[in-house]
Amino acid sequence: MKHLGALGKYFWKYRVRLGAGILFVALSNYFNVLSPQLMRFIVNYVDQSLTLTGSSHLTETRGYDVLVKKMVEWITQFGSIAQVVLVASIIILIMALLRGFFMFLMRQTIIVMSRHIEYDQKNEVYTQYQRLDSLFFKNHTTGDLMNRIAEDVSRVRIFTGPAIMYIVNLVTVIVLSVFFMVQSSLELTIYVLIPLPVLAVIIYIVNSNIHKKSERIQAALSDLTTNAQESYSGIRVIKSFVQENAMFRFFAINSEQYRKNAIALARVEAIYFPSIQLLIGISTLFTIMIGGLYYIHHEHNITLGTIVEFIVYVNMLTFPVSAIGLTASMVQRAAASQKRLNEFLDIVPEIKNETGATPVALDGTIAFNDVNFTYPDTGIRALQQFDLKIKKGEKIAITGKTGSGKTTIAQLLLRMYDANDGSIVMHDRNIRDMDVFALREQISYVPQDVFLFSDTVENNIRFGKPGATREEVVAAAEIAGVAGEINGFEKGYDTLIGERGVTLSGGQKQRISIARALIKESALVIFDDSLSAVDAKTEKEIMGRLNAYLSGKTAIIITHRVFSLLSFDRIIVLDEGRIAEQGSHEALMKIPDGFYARLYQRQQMGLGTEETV
Ligand SMILES: Nc1ncnc2c1ncn2[C@@H]1O[C@H](COP(=O)(O)OP(=O)(O)OP(=O)(O)O)[C@@H](O)[C@H]1O
Repeated sequence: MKHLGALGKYFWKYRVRLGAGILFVALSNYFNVLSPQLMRFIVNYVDQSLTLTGSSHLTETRGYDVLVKKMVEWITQFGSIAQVVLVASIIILIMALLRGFFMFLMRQTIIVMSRHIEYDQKNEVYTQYQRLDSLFFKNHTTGDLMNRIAEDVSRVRIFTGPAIMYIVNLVTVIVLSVFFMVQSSLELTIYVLIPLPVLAVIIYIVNSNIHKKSERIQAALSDLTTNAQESYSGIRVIKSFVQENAMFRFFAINSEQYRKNAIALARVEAIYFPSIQLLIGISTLFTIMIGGLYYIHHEHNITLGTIVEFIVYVNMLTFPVSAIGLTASMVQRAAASQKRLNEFLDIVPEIKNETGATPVALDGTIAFNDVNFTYPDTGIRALQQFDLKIKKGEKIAITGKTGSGKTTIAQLLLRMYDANDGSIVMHDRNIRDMDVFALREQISYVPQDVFLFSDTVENNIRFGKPGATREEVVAAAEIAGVAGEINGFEKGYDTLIGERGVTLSGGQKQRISIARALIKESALVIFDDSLSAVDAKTEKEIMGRLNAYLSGKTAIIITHRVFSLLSFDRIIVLDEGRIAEQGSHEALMKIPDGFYARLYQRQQMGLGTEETV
């Protein structure tokens, strides 16, 4: 429960709506509890009119609300029974309308407030996602992340909206109706209310059971959905390995699990509602039996009207009391979700950002000074005593075996992670002392894993420089060597890509991703194995165009294909996080039995990349 305390700031923000909502709930229930009193009046009035002779009506007003007392005084001025009954009935109708009107206002305030809170919370969660660093995302699955913003926030909304409404409703109905019941007859009140706590406890227990079963259904459903999702996205693999039957069996097992849980829930629910009806029926029976006996024996001033009044009160209490269990489980779920949200919102990104740092326009000089880096989650030492100085405008190629630490260099330059020891200096400033966003903005980075958004080709390229013109987009696509293919699409740059649009080849995706980085025009360009999916000829052509684009810029090109590395100022060969060889192509070729020389020869002979060396 204490976790829900975090919502205090929102309740305070929307205090006017909340306050008005509570007032409307109270008003709606106030008009609700007045009608049983008027019903008592009508029944007593008719009863007495029929049993007493003459016009000596007993207008007993014990336990009436002030407003009802006034109305009764006014109604009794009408002469005939019919007129009195008619006017009283019209007033009951007006009360019902007023009740409905205030219920409408209650929903308009409390439910609207809950939607505002939901909106604010979603934004807060999303902002935190954007703030967190790579390590967080590595440790959490997409499903888990999606759940926070969808499931958890909506469970909290069910608390801030419906649950709050039910709680306020329950309290006001109980307080008001019990108050007037006691005013009318204390004895009858006690008898009538006896079954209600039992009802509340039973409902609570059954509801917890329902809650547990629903959670199980939810988990089974999530397995089923993941299963179905993977079957769709992996359909090509499934079909090519002829695994349709195996996948179906897997699906059938999940489906069976879901069916069993759903039936178990239906069974509990089938007992739930009749039990509620039974207990309410017992309360009504008590009212009639005990009230009837009092009436027959003329005890405790019970009239026929009082019995009718109590029956209406009991029914009025039914819904709020039976909603106790439901409300309690709504609160429990919301507390669990808010706990998860609080833990998530409290995470401080590992990368400390110097937001106030004076901005530097990077010139492209880089120095790695004895950098050591170990991935915190796996403990893998990716860079060791790594020392590398890169001059402004220098073109560096980095190669080496898979897992030798090439990508890690790019990750550290972008401050996706911070080095454990040593320093990385750019433009004479330790990158730890820079604003991380300003730093990333000045680097054109093409990651190894291409990710394109489900949007147009143009927007995907423009992502690198929001506000770029169509001409700039086209120019970037030309340098990346993908303009010809884009022009070949029916809708050109307006072609939708991704799930809803055309399926691009791996090489096309890579080159669009390159264009997206090149449009930025930064002083530092990093390519991480960005041309692995294009053929050697296209790669050479792109490299040729890139030479002009990169003039004056510093470039770090990570690659496994060394035959395209000829025009680089320096080639670095990494091995287990250290520099194993470095120098120009000619110098490296002279190293006897050197990694680079062997790799080059193999690739010249068309024998593959370094994995086979
Ligand atoms: N995000 C990560 N979390 C934990 N360990 C990682 C992470 N990224 C890489 N590693 C590990 O760090 C080592 C260096 O990886 P890195 O990606 O830098 O190699 P690479 O030379 O770029 O490899 P490749 O040529 O296959 O891309 C590897 O052993 C890898 O398993």
